[in-house]
Amino acid sequence: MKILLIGREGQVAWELRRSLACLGQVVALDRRSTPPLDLADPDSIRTSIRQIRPHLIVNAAAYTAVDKAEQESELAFRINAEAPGILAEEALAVGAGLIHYSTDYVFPGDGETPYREDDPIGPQNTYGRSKLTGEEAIRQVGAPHFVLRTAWVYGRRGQNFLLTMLRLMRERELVRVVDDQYGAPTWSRLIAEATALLVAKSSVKERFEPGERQGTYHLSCGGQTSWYGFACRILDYSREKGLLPASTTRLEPIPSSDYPTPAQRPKYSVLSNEKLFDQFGLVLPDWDQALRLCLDDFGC
Ligand SMILES: NC(=O)C1=CN([C@@H]2O[C@H](COP(=O)(O)OP(=O)(O)OC[C@H]3O[C@@H](n4cnc5c(N)ncnc54)[C@H](OP(=O)(O)O)[C@@H]3O)[C@@H](O)[C@H]2O)C=CC1
Ligand SMILES: Cc1cn([C@H]2C[C@H](O)[C@@H](COP(=O)(O)OP(=O)(O)O[C@H]3O[C@@H](C)C(=O)[C@@H](O)[C@H]3O)O2)c(=O)[nH]c1=O
Ligand SMILES: [Mg+2]
Repeated sequence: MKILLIGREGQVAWELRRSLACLGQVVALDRRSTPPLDLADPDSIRTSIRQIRPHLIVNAAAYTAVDKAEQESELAFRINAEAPGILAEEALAVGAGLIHYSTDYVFPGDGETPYREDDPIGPQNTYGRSKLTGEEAIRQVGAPHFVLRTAWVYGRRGQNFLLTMLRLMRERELVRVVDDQYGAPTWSRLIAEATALLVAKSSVKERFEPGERQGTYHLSCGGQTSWYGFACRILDYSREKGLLPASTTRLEPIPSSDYPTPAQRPKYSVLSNEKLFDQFGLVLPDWDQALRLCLDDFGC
């Protein structure tokens, strides 16, 4: 099976390069590769796909700067809303399947129980709106697909809350973190490994055939916490593992109103992962167990 992976250095793309390797030939392209693939440029998308002619396209690239998207909404929409539709069209043209990632930020955040795939959406910011439009474009085109909504992604590479907190905890005596937004932090490696399992369970030799199981799935770690709760565990586990000195920093819980940002974020965006378990028997560990596993990896 020939898999075109879009993205090379992003948090999820980096992990996918390894996780997908057993499933076939992985061609990973980004804006700097040969051929280059720039999601903001429809011609580069179409040219690369027609040249590679993959059996499966996995799109792990996106415009992910949530606050900056409020200023750069046109670019965010080109990458997150228009490009996925073009990917789906090209997938259909070359007979390929498409796996694409979306976000918990498509939900309004006024719920109190985990959001299911078919719950009403209502993004609170430009990034969320752009990602939702991308999902809808893929469904509209009708190529065999999975849209995998994940949340609060972190890992050892890239820009993420874990690495930001580790830096701030080394630099500052006090780190103030919002305690009124709830979600499920999800380790990038587990997203990649679950994706590989989904591909394996949906492929027959070189063909990606999800059949009736195609569609949208939530794929996040279990449990829930606030950003402050996440930061507390990062501090505890990192000290425990000797990644931070014992006497560094103190954490203070604050309301979102004390941490103003250009983009509004949902107050509650926990995802229900039941559909993934029902259809594929896959379940990711709880977020705090996954955080420990991820930090174990920092030692090497
Ligand atoms: N990060 C998170 O917390 C969450 C992410 N998601 C979704 O998961 C997916 C993976 O996200 P994640 O791994 O965190 O992403 P990252 O922010 O780590 O990386 C984004 C990647 O997209 C690439 N990219 C940006 N613009 C373009 C472009 N115009 N053309 C080609 N590539 C581009 C970047 O490439 P370059 O190196 O060239 O900049 C980078 O490799 C995305 O769909 C995202 O929306 C969902 C929920 C949470
Ligand atoms: C750095 C920092 C952030 N915060 C707050 C701001 C914000 O409400 C929250 C998280 O900040 P971040 O900028 O890391 O998170 P954010 O960019 O909103 O993360 C989101 O990214 C996109 C791509 C997604 O799809 C979402 O699932 C989610 O992971 O923490 C503090 O309270 N104190 C701090 O020192
Ligand atoms: Mg961010």
